[in-house]
Amino acid sequence: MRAGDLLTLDLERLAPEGDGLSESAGTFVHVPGGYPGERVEARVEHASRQAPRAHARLVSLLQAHPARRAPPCPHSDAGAAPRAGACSGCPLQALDVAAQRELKRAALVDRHGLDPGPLVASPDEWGYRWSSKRVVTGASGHVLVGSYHRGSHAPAAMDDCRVDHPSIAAAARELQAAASALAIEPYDEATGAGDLRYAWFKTDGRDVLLTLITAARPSRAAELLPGALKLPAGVAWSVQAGRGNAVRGDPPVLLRGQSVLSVRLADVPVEVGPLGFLQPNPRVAELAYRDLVADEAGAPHRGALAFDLYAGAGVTTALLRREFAEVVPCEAYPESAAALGVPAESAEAFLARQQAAGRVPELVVANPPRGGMGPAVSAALARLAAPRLQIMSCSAEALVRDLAVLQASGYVLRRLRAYDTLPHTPHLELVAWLSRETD
Ligand SMILES: C[S@@+](CC[C@H](N)C(=O)[O-])C[C@H]1O[C@@H](n2cnc3c(N)ncnc32)[C@H](O)[C@@H]1O
Repeated sequence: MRAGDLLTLDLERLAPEGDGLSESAGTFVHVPGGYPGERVEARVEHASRQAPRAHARLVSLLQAHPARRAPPCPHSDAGAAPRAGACSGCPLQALDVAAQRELKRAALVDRHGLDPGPLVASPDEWGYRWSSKRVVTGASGHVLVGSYHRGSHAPAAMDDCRVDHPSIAAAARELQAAASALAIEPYDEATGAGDLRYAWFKTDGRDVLLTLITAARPSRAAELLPGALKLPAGVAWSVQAGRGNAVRGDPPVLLRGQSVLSVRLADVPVEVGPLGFLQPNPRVAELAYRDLVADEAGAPHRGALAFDLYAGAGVTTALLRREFAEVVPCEAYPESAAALGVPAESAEAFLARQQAAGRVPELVVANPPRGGMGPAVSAALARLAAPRLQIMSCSAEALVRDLAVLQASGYVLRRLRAYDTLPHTPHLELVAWLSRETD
């Protein structure tokens, strides 16, 4: 297979980034804009020499998915070949949302042999994002508060983004207009010159907290924008001088208004600061949190002792405390650990300490970051041998790795559920219920 070849392809699978995928003569061909179940004509743009993989540009749709629709967002190139300046943030939106969920479920079965059954739908199809990190690009006088097109640093417009909460979309529009009017210099990735790099918006469903991330101090953006912006209830500032893609920079400084939002997740109030993590779609995350602390049939667990690993803002800790006499959270990020009233500690060190003290809880709940718990923590949990383990994960790959260690040591996967945390994207969240073989 070579660049320039025109192929007729039956797309069989969904690739992790949302492309349609076909196996043609032993080569996996990615076709952005095509969906599983479709027949397309596509021209090869790049064929890898190292791996049996190629990328092809959708030329024509010979047989469309029955749930195909025009993408509701005018900025999106979903369902079509990539378009310069378009937003690639929601590659599945040219299908209705029920068909998207079915494709995600089928991809889990196909790639990982996991079948969670129908995905739990997001209560909101649009306007569900309560946390949105935007990239500032463009030029002085024509600032764009948008994103990068997938796989590149090509700027993409996100005006009136339909998945962002409406108060975030309005605040982003206001920032774009104000930054343009004040001739704020957008940061330039290529040269490292410029001022404003990112804008991180969070909302509690009403108010907006905006964190401006600039490349250096002093900053005209940090000096002039807080007074020009009327919509955010708070404006904070953090400097990120590194050349990578990290958004979080130096400790934040409050420039105007309030520094914290109070968000209720599963009826637990959570305080979120300028650089603090907030679940992007809290309305569906709270369904997963409630499941995570209950048994596989949805009934509350009760007992003397539970551990909450990777406790973060403490939502699951608070929920577990309603049912258990003692709940011990574990969290490595110092600010979050301090808020939970525990020393910052890795899950591995925590488990070693608890095991040395002979403490075996009835239940361990874990919500690790994207990389999963990893082999050391999974093995430590296997040694601890608590009767029940319940794990929430945003990465099926990582969960499968962790499950393999636990299943080899006598745990049985009793139930798996998946949640459509980010509709129109390939992302999802999983909850796994495990207990010992003998139970
Ligand atoms: C996916 S978040 C969980 C968020 C939490 N469920 C909440 O509602 O805020 C993962 C959390 O694990 C913490 N973390 C990352 N690596 C860790 C480690 N090795 N040991 C313990 N905690 C860790 C992070 O600081 C983060 O708060």
